Amino acid sequence: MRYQSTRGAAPLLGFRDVTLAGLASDGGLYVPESWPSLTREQIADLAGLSYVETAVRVMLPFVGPDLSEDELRDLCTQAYGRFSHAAVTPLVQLDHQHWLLELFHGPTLAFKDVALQLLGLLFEKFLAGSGDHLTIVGATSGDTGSAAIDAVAGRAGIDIFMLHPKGRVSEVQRRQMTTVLAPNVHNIAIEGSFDDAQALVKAMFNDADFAGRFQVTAVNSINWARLMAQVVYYFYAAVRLGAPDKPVAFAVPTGNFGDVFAGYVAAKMGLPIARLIVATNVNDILHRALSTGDYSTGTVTPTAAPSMDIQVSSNFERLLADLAGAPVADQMRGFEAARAMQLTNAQRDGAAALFASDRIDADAMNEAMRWGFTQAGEVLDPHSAIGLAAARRADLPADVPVVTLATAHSAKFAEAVERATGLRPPVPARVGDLHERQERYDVLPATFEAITAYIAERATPRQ
Ligand SMILES: Cc1ncc(COP(=O)(O)O)c(C=O)c1O
Ligand SMILES: N[C@@H](CCOP(=O)(O)O)C(=O)O
Repeated sequence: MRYQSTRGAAPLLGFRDVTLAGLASDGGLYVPESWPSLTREQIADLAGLSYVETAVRVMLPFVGPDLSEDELRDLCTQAYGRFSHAAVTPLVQLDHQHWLLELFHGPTLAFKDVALQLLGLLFEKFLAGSGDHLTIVGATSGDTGSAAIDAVAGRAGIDIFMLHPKGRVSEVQRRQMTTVLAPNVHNIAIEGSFDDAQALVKAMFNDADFAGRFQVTAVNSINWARLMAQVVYYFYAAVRLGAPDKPVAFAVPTGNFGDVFAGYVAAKMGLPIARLIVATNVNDILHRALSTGDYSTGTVTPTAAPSMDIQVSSNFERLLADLAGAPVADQMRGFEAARAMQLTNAQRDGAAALFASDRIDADAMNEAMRWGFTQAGEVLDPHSAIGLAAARRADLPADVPVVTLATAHSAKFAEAVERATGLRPPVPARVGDLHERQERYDVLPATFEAITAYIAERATPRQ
């Protein structure tokens, strides 16, 4: 498999190099040159397979020739062996039509672990014996940071610099990052928003001098390997609910458009998906783009679902390029300059064939949390509740099962859950003594100069 940039001017790369590169050198995002597909029979054969075996069959077309089937199986066995549920991502029934796919049984209690546990192992494998040193730069609104840090803390040949918006992540999210005291982990709280952090990270990739001096790579969903690993659970859930004979819909709480783009990839590979429901909070740029074609940024409003307080959704570019059937360099440059753009008719129509969207405010989110608990005893976190609220409002035939992706454990957002439901979420054993542990992080202004100077002082330059 070879990968090309959404902006059309970066070299084609294989899986190993695309994983180590993160962002493409022309500022675009890497996508496969063509979509691999699974036949109806191959999809039917996934029924009853373990998560690891499903992962091997779904991801194998993307990793050759850099990884063999046995190597991929070995990495998946290690990655998913760290999950606390035997099913890795169990499916829970809420009523006759609604299901929850619990993606939060990994080490840091959010869906990010599904991809990042694997990505940490991929980095280690691809670096082995090379003498290279990786400098990971990442931006987080709370969950990617802790999952990435858990995946690479203490690994030789890797430093991780993680930027989070100061005061805008939950206490559990912050502590999951800042109490990891391994010397290769560097947490930076920036005086700004997640969008500022993400823009700084992209600017570091686009600075040839900086990116050349350190071998900079990404753990955000701009890294193709992140999305590839997330495609797996769409297949895993859908075959349990009747695919390929029966189409299934998914409701996805959405911020950076990575998780839902993985669903789009699953559909491209042949999985019969009736609808992908994009659920946003009041930071609703994606809902506006999909419902009216207007992709224009506003100011970010802090919400009880902080991981989705995002205006500029990196992976939307991957969708726009796929729907255009051509590089979108000009369209994206126009957006970067004006912070606004209109989708073309082809992009709007193409998206409308599979996607629906909804904007969920605080009342609807709280109502979904209460419904989940009274209906099925499920204590939902605010992000998952946004997905469920959109799922329940979606216009779908009654015989189509709808799976809401439950993207985080409620204990990560205990105060918001308690406010909505009166319930204090149960604290998983994995949280342990998090609140007693020592924290370490630095606070920096959200400027390119301040962040790059900080990293340059601590990172290992390329030999
Ligand atoms: C708990 C949670 N739910 C949903 C999302 C949105 O996912 P995505 O950014 O892939 O759209 C995030 C952050 O990315 C998250 O941390
Ligand atoms: N919600 C995310 C934001 C970053 O998204 P990513 O999927 O691109 O890493 C977070 O929790 O950090």
